[in-house]
Amino acid sequence: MSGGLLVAGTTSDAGKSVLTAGICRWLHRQGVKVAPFKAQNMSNNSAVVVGPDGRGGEIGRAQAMQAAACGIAPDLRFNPVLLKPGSDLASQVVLLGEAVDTITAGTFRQLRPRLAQTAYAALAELRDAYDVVICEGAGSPAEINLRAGDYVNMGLARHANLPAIVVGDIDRGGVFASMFGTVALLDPADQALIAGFVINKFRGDLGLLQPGLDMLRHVTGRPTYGVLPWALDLWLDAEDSLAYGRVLGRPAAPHGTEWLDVAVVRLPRISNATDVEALATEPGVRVRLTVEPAELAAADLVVLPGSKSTVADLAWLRETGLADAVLAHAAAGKPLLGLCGGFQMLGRAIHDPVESRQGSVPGLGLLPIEITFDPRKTVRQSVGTAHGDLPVRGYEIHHGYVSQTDPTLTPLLTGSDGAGEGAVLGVVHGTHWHGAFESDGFRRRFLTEAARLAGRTGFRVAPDTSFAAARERSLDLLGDLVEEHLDTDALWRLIETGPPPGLPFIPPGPPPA
Ligand SMILES: NC(=O)CC[C@H](N)C(=O)O
Repeated sequence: MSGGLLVAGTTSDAGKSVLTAGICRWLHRQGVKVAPFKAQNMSNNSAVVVGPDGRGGEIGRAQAMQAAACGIAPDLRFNPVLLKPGSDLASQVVLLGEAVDTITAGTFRQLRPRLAQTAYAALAELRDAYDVVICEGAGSPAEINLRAGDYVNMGLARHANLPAIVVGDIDRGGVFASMFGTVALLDPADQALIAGFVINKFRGDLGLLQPGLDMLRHVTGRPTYGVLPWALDLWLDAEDSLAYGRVLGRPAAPHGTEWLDVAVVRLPRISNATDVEALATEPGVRVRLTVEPAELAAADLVVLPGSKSTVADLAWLRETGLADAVLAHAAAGKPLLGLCGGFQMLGRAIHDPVESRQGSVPGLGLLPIEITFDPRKTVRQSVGTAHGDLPVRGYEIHHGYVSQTDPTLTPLLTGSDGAGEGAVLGVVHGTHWHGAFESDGFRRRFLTEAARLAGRTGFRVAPDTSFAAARERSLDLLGDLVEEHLDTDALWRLIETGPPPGLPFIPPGPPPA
């Protein structure tokens, strides 16, 4: 068979990625050979995948997570187009894993047919290779200003004759109006593919909701396939919820007597922020994204995460007073960690003719290194060790490299080729590697050292936290939610047989151009 489905949403962050992952996990458990797909993603949160030529390429982290839900290795075709915004006006275009161009809205129009063809071809290949492909849309399918050039939402569904479901976040309110409006603004051929709805993040009495679902069916002629409850334990690669102020995940109570407080600076062009989710899997580690200098002062460990725009984000750090707070934190003898772009900021100088094209700018001066940007992008999976024998796995996505260093500087890690990676100088730690804290032994050792430096003598790291097991539990939870709360028989029929005939047209359809 060649089943397929498009999971569209009323808004960003309605739950498309997690619902797609949950459907993938449910099908995988049924023994179905299933793959995820997102034609185009706009995100700075990418995973490194080894392509067919053995070289590293990038796809959105959500698609790598969904591949894990399917029980398969990630593939560049799962997210053929990735747009990485470096500013409000320009994005790097990653096509089948490789950064090929930097575009603005104007140049995107010229490139679009090539991107669409690549995406369509990737989906066709996946549908040949898998029994079912679950496609995730982007934003809302009713972005009427973008419909003409769309190849992610209804443009994709039309091209591949995919049935679509629309997921909406009831916690925000207005879900019935947005479900109805999403359908009613589409043209008849698009509407003919929208089979029904899924309500997400519901808390309360289902009995109260039911009349609304009946009315929605009455006015749209379409069923609601299920109502997913608000699930507090659900957080994984949660790029859409990188809002500041919130504690990441649901940290378990400390193993020892004290918590370790981690403040992660929410850079404007934060990239691979999900790195810090690994720290948050440890009991007693409270990780929070912040833009408040005061919160850095109160934290035990401060993290400068990755950035798609290192020089611009460093300037922002200075303008907001956060740079001074970072320096004060380190001067107070408390631990600091810089990851990729954040690591690059810690050196003496950054020479950047590539990303910001600003030439040489001073860094924070906490490490005796200099960074130079190269037009060629390093994209690879990396393995190595820390502290002699602790295995560490990571991945690298960067243009900047360490061009000057002090030979006496201690590296944080050692690559499998024996070369030093990153640096440790007193309380200051940094590396270009992402994902290193998913390695359990290294994470434990690092957090223990961070607690010691911060004077948190009562903090004890748990001996047995497994990041991989925690990730697997999250994917299972998503599969459970789909099995328990969706009409999986109806969903299966939809996936297997395609758009049901006779779905009614809801006026007015698209407004005239
Ligand atoms: N992943 C990152 O943080 C990248 C850092 C920086 N933008 C570079 O390309 O080198």
